[in-house]
Amino acid sequence: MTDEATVFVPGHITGFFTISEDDDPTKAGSQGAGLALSDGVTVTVQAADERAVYLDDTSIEVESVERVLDALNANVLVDAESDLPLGAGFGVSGALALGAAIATNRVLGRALSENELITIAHGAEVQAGTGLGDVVAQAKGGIPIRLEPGGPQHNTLDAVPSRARVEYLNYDELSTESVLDERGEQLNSAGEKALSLLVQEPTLSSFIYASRGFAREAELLTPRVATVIDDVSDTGGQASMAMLGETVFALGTGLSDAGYEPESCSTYPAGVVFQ
Ligand SMILES: Nc1ncnc2c1ncn2[C@@H]1O[C@H](COP(=O)(O)OP(=O)(O)O)[C@@H](O)[C@H]1O
Ligand SMILES: CC(C)(COP(=O)(O)O)[C@@H](O)C(=O)O
Repeated sequence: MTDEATVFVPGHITGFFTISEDDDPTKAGSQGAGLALSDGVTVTVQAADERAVYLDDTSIEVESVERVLDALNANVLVDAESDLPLGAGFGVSGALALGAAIATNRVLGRALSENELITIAHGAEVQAGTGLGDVVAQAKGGIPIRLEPGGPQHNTLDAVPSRARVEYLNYDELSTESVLDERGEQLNSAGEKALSLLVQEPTLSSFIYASRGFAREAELLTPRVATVIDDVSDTGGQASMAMLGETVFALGTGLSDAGYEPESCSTYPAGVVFQ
């Protein structure tokens, strides 16, 4: 046991995905692919008499984190700092859940393994309805391809063996919960097509091409996101929409070359790391 533990969890932009439902939340999840980011969430956990969760010094309630703390029977103070906005397709809710699980285990001396903690965080996200594949992707890092859904005991992960500078521009939030409720069917046929394209040619270029096709086919593009993606294409760059947020991401200098003023970071090769 220790008084305090701090971990960094990379953000994760999903480019495309399919939904797999299952009564067992450790088997439910998504297939798909995305980018783990060097911008992410730093989560510090301290032993405390009462439970409290802060994000960037503001008290918040995030169901996935509450579920993780319930599963670990933990009264702790979770203090998180994020480079990325919550609810905008960067997997911040997954990062909070995973960071809380890994750091709480250390602080309270719970002696669970990494896969057990990833399973708890993945199940919590699925049950909260705020994510299906972010947690397993964030635990792996890099450019994960989720070939099979679910937590670590059930899924199969591969990756695009590459790295990239990433630019992004966020306009607004999108509720993961309501999109998943309303758009399931449409998402799955578009997601399967995108995954088979990427599996045939697992490169960054295919990833972003498949992601763009998915966003279009699943009819998730908002007018301003569509305009920005077209502007990036017109200047010879590659961009798509982050699932699920009103957010555009581009490889390299795609957004700045098109005259925008984006945030920038890079893909992050590792998963969760203790600081
Ligand atoms: N200020 C806030 N803005 C957005 N979401 C919030 C806020 N406070 C709490 N939440 C909760 O955080 C979760 C965000 O989940 P999600 O939209 O999946 O985010 P992300 O895309 O960052 O993973 C939801 O459970 C939501 O209710
Ligand atoms: C796309 C999403 C279902 C949600 O992602 P976010 O809005 O970032 O929580 C993700 O978890 C995935 O399975 O790929």
